[in-house]
Amino acid sequence: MLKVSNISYQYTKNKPVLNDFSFKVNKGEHLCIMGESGCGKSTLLKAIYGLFDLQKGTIFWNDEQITGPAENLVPGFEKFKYVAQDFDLMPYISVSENIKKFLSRFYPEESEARTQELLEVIQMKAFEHTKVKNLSGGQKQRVAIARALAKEPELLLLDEPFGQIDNFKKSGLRRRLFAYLKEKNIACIVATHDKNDALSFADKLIVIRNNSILVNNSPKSIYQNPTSRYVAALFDDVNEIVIYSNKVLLYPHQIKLVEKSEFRAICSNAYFKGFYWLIEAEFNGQNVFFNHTSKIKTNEEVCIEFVLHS
Ligand SMILES: Nc1ncnc2c1ncn2[C@@H]1O[C@H](COP(=O)(O)OP(=O)(O)OP(=O)(O)O)[C@@H](O)[C@H]1O
Repeated sequence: MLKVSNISYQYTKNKPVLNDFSFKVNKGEHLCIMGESGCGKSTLLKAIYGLFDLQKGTIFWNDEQITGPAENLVPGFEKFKYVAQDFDLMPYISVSENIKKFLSRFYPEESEARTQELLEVIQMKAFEHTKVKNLSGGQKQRVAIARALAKEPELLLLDEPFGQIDNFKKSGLRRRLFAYLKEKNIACIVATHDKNDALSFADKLIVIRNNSILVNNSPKSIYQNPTSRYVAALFDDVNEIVIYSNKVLLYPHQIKLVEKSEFRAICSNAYFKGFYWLIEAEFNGQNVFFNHTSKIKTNEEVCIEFVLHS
C-alpha cells in the first residue's frame, strides 16, 4: 500500500505547491488526480516517485520509505515507474529496443515475448523496428507507457498519459492499458484533465485546488455530488442556479425540456454537439445550459424541469 502522510513541498520559499497532502492507494488500485492547470498534479507524481526532498511529511510503499535525491544517488523509487509528459525515450534506437532496455539481456526469449505482449497493448507492432526519433508525439507517448511496464512496476505513475493521442486510438488504448494493469494487479496514479480517465477507470479520484486536496472519494460519488462549481466543471459544463431560494449545481443533462412546467426559459443560442444540441437560455435572469435532441430557435420560450441525481 502507498501511504502519503502530511507531505508538503515548495519549489521556492513561501510558495507551497503541495500543502499537507495525505492519502492511501492500495495494491492494484487506480487513483486519478484532477485539478486546474498548475495546481500541482505533476509535482505530486514526482514527489511520490522520490524526485524531491520533501519539506514535510512521509511517503511509504508498504514498509519502505520513499526518500528524495539527498538520500539516493539515483533518484526514483525502484519499484515504481514514472511516465513524464516529456517521455524521456532514446531517439536513435528502435521502438522494441527502447522497450527491451529495461529487460534482462540474459533471457532473450522472455524479453522478446514480453516486448511483443506490450507492443500488442499499445498497438505498435507495425512500428517495432522504427527509430523513436521518427515517431509522432502520440506514438512516442505509447512507447513510453510500454517501456514503463517492461519490468513490471508495483505502482505506475502516469502524467497526462493520453494527452497527445488522437481520439480514435485513445479509447481503445485506455481500455487495453487499464485492463492490463488490473489483470497484473499493478497500482496506478494518473494525473489527468480528461474526465474519462477518472469516470470509467479509476477506483478513487482526488481533486486538488489551491495547493490542497479538496475531495478524495469514488469518481461516481464526486461526479454525482460535486461539492463546488470547481469540482463539477472538471466533468462538464455546469449550471449554478437558484431554485426556490436554494443554490444548486446541475449538469446540462439535468435540465429537461417538458410540455408544461412552472419554470420557463428563453433560448439564446444552440451549439451542435453531434447526437444532441447544447442549448443556452435565460432562466429567471440566470444563464443556463441544457441538452436537447434538436435545435431550438433563438428567443423561443420553453418549459424546463430539473432532474436531481438520486
Ligand atoms: N521546477 C519548477 N520550479 C519552480 N516552480 C515549478 C517547477 N515545476 C512546477 N512549478 C510550479 O509549481 C506549480 C505546480 O506545477 P505542476 O506542473 O505540478 O502543475 P500541474 O497541475 O501538473 O499542471 P498541468 O496540468 O498544467 O500539467 C505551478 O505553479 C508551476 O509553475
